[in-house]
Amino acid sequence: MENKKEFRNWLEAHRLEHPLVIAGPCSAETEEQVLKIAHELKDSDTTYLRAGIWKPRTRPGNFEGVGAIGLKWLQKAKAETGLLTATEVANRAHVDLALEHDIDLLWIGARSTVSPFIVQEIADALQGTDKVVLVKNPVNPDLALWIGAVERLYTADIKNLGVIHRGFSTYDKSKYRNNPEWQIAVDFQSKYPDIPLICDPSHITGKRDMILEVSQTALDLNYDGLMIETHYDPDNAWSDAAQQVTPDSLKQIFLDLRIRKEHDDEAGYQSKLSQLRAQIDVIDNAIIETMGKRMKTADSIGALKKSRNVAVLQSKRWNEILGKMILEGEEHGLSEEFILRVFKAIHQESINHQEKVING
Ligand SMILES: O=C(O)C(=O)C[C@]1(C(=O)O)C=C[C@@H](O)C=C1
Repeated sequence: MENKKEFRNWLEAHRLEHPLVIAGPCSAETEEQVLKIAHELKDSDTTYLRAGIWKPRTRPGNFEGVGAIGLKWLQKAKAETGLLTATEVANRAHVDLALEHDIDLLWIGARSTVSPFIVQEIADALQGTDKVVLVKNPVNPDLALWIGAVERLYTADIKNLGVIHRGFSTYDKSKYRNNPEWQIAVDFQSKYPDIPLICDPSHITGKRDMILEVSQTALDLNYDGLMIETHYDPDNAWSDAAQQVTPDSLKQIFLDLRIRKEHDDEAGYQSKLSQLRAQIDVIDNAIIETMGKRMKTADSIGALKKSRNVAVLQSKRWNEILGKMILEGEEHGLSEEFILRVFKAIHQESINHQEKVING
């Protein structure tokens, strides 16, 4: 699948002067709840009212959604407020019901994106639709799987496509509910710059007080929109209580967010930017040259080890290097996370070089 300018058509047709906003409760709970939230969102930047109708939960025994009756509540909310409607679908039956109730935007959840069988079933059920279909990233950090899901929809002649970045599961504890791994979404954006990219800060953070910060990062990275879970009484929501915000907080978030433009043609800005980019080019070349030198030295170590039949991996030395580099990095304003990532990659490359020499 090639990138195409037309991928943006559905988004541009909205003629928004701000990022696209999809907001609404995690789950539809009652008709009154859906209608009350819709009315409170009516005079916000929201274009699509979202509500989960079928809720895939990690463990059984929790509230699993109200089912098809909720689609009627969404329809009623649309008729009363003019907001378009959005919900998650996870199989053919969901798609058929959502289409029957004229839902405007359907998304495929992270747990479905991991399964090509499910994605294909949904793509077949949606064949040729002009509804908007968004694909959340898979729970595991796998760009190919994410792209593969979009390709299945594209191949089923679904033209109004987009993706939602909701973060990735990790076993390690982190301050996020789902680690953003921004680089994966940035890689998606570089490959398909015209597929609308929406950030879901509610699922990334899992906490309402971090939503502004993560939304700002998304806008700084040129995302096209935000999907934010919104409930008039978040603490008593039937699902995901900690990450929902009130409609008033949502409006405040949009007042606080600084919306960046993609380009600026102003001459002074352009000339300063060119100068700084020239500096970056010089520095990047120096980094590559230094890395090349380091790997040549690793080749020599490999040859030396080969002559004495010594193992490539030297954990004690490696841990010393890491500890030293974390401290040095700190002095240069580099985070421990960054140093670990970079030096683990350097170490792996050094091992690969030595493996070639020692077994060559
Ligand atoms: O010091 C060594 O013995 C090396 O092989 C070099 C090096 C490195 O690249 O820094 C690589 C592998 C070892 O695990 C430790 C360090």
